[in-house]
Amino acid sequence: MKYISTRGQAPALNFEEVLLAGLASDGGLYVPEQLPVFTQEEIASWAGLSYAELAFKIISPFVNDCISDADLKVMIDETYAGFNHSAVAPLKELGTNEWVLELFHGPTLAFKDFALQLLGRLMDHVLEKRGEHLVIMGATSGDTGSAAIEGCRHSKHVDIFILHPHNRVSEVQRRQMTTILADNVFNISLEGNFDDCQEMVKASFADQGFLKGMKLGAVNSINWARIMAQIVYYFSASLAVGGPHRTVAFSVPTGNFGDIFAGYLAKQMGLPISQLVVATNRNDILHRAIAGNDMSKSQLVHTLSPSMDIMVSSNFERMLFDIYDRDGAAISDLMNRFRTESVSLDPARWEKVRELFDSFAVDDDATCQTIADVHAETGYLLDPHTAIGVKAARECIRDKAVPMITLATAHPVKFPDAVIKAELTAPALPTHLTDLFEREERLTVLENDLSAVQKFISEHVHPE
Ligand SMILES: N[C@@H](CCOP(=O)(O)O)C(=O)O
Repeated sequence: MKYISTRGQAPALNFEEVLLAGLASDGGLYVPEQLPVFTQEEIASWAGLSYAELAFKIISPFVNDCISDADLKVMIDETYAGFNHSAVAPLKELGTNEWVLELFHGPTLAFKDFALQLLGRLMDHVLEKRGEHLVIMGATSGDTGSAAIEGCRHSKHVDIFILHPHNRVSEVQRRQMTTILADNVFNISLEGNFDDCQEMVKASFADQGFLKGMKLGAVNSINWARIMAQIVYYFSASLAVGGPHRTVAFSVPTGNFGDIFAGYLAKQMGLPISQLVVATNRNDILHRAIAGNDMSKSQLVHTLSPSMDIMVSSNFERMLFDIYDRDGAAISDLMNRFRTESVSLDPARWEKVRELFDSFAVDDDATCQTIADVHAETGYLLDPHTAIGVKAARECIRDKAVPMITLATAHPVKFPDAVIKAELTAPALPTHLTDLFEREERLTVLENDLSAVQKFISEHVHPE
């Protein structure tokens, strides 16, 4: 399997190279040259497999011959053995044909663990084999950071620098990152917003001179391996409700468009998905782009669902690459214009986007109302991001006979403010985090300045 850049100017890479490369050298994102497509019979034959066995079926064609099947199996088994639920990604029924897919049973209580627990192992395996060291830069609006740190903290081949927006993540999210005191873990609290953090990561890929020859890697969903691992739970959820002989719909709370893009790929790979709902908060550029062909950036606002406080959604580019018939030059032009101006797609292309996705934006009041309503109806406590997904699902559902599955992206314990605003009691921290508020924190606050960040990294990195 080869991977190509959405901007058409970077060399095609194999899986191992793409895993370590992160962003493509032309500023684009890597995607598989061709997707594996599974028949309905093949998918049906996977019913009854464990989550790890299913993950192996779906992931192995992407890894191809870069990693042996035996090694890949071990890494996948270890990854999902570390989850705190026997089903790994269990479904909970809220009502008739209304489900939530709990993706928060990993170590950091968010869906990011599904990919980042595996990514850490894959990177370590490949770096060990190559005898190489990687400097990782990641941007987080709250959840990616702790999951990436958790995935890399034990690696002797990696130094990891995570940038989060100062005072713009929940306290639990911040402490999950800053209380990991490993020598190779660095938390930068940036006096800016998530887009500033993400832009610094991308700019650092474009000019890696500050690393004096060391290699830069990515843990955000710009790294293809993140998306790859997230495809699996769409299959597992579908199989659990009678797929593939029954179509399913998904509602996905999303900021960087990575999780919903994984659902889009699952559909391209043969999974019968009749509807994909993009659920956003007040930072609603994705909703405006899908519903109104308006890709204009507005002021990023801080919400009760901070993980989705994103205006520049990286993975939208991967989807647009398909919409523009994989024309790298067209995407390069579009994305360059998007940096400085409002853009819209040509009408025929936008029509294709509208056929693929529905969308809905939910403000903080409606988020809290949904948390309260669902709790009153079912006794089930949603986190604010999942509440946005459920609300969007209820607003956008096309066919009530089709199971609608909302991705429960994080555990409510990470967002007590939203739960309290919904006039409910915030849940207690799980056992492995009970002393989180007593633990020592380590972080560095830096001004919103690329050279200050790069200087900090070059001074703290452990040379090979
Ligand atoms: N929502 C994310 C932001 C980064 O997105 P990613 O999927 O590209 O890592 C977060 O919580 O950090």
